[in-house]
Amino acid sequence: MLELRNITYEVDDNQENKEILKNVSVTIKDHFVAITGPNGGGKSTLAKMIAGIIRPTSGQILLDGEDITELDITERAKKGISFAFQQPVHFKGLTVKDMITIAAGREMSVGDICDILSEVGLCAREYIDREINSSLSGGELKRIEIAMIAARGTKLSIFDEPEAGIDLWSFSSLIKVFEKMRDEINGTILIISHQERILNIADRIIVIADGELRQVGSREEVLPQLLHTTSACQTLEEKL
Ligand SMILES: Nc1ncnc2c1ncn2[C@@H]1O[C@H](COP(=O)(O)OP(=O)(O)OP(=O)(O)O)[C@@H](O)[C@H]1O
Repeated sequence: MLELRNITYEVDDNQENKEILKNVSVTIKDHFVAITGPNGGGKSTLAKMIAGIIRPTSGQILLDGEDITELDITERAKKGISFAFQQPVHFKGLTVKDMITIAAGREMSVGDICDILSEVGLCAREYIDREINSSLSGGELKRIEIAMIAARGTKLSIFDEPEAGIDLWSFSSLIKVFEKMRDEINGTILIISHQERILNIADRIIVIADGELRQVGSREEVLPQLLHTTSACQTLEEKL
């Protein structure tokens, strides 16, 4: 269970104090939680703060009751928090197989790795021995990053707009990846998304706007209201 208590985040923006998160308090304990809201509302800032990439100006973050506010990203990773970067970190010479094995933290058979790659829509045979470098497309790199987080299967896996930069065809398979992850991973999946299809599979939806927590509830409670405020010819994504 993750608890955010009175989280505030301020930055110095051209010598002016800018409050990006304003006194956000929320408890995240469901299995599949989505954070949504308008552009610039503070969602990515909140995700980076949970992962330990940035620290709050004030407030506390508790993981299973333990105060982790002062822990950095590595220490939080050891406690079971994974953050999916837009692309996997790459080291010269390391292949997809190597990186998935490292992420999983245990010996993986070729069959296990192939299963994970297939789940994210990659034809395992073609990718397993490829070095992770710029010869892979943005969409391929993103899927490998998602595969690595899935292999890790930690207490809390955070994804920041995994759909960004993914084409429509791949988007459908991405939804299946998250549905499968929801069914198979034990920990909490926290996903930032503007996509109705992702919000539709969430147990709980958190709405953040203008740096404030606007709403928290089940998808049955929150989604109709989000859709209601969206005009018939405007997609939820445009609205958000
Ligand atoms: N270091 C910083 N300095 C100045 N402004 C910042 C900084 N970090 C974030 N911001 C601003 O804070 C606001 C919230 O940014 P954030 O990326 O968290 O929004 P978001 O809800 O994830 O948006 P999107 O849906 O567009 O990804 C934005 O206006 C952004 O420009």
